[in-house]
Amino acid sequence: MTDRTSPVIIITGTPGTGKSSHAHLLAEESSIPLQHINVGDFVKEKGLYDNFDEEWQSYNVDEDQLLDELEPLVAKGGVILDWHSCEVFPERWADLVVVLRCDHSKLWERLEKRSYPLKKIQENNEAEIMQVVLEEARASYAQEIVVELKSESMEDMESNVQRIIEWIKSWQSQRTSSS
Ligand SMILES: Nc1ncnc2c1ncn2[C@@H]1O[C@H](COP(=O)(O)OP(=O)(O)OP(=O)(O)O)[C@@H](O)[C@H]1O
Repeated sequence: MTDRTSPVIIITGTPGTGKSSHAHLLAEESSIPLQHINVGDFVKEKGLYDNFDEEWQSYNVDEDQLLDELEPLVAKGGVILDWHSCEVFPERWADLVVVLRCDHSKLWERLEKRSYPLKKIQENNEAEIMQVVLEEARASYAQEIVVELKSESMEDMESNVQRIIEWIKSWQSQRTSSS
């Protein structure tokens, strides 16, 4: 157990499953302050990448630098880490790992709207079908902190966010009663 008084919540999932939308709503509706870190944007802003892969239209992230930059922010707690991958984050960082899931045809439509190259849409779609991110989360963190949530509608998103808010309250009251 860490001495954080506010949790670190990882929201992960295949691109397009709704991580940023969930993280944004959660930060807005939470009664405790939560800093939403969109890790993709953070990487770009701080230049934490080796190069940009034109073929895949994505950045090759310098993970060591990324972890160094995130460490002090995470240490304070009260953070939502929003990224399509989670295994890079040390196990001790995470209090809750939310893996968003979406029906692959809905996901395809969402990615098409972004004008992604076809092979990137295909790759992400296949990853969602093969539940790559979920397996990654399960292999990287204790089973009891990994939660798989459906993100196919606005109703799903609202109920997921309420569920996470309830989880935060319970996490905090456990901390208070055990300190
Ligand atoms: N639960 C949902 N119901 C309906 N639409 C959704 C839902 N979640 C996300 N969307 C829509 O899907 C698109 C992608 O959402 P969002 O940017 O939050 O995904 P993401 O997982 O953060 O993507 P990326 O990894 O590329 O940053 C947006 O247009 C968003 O409005």
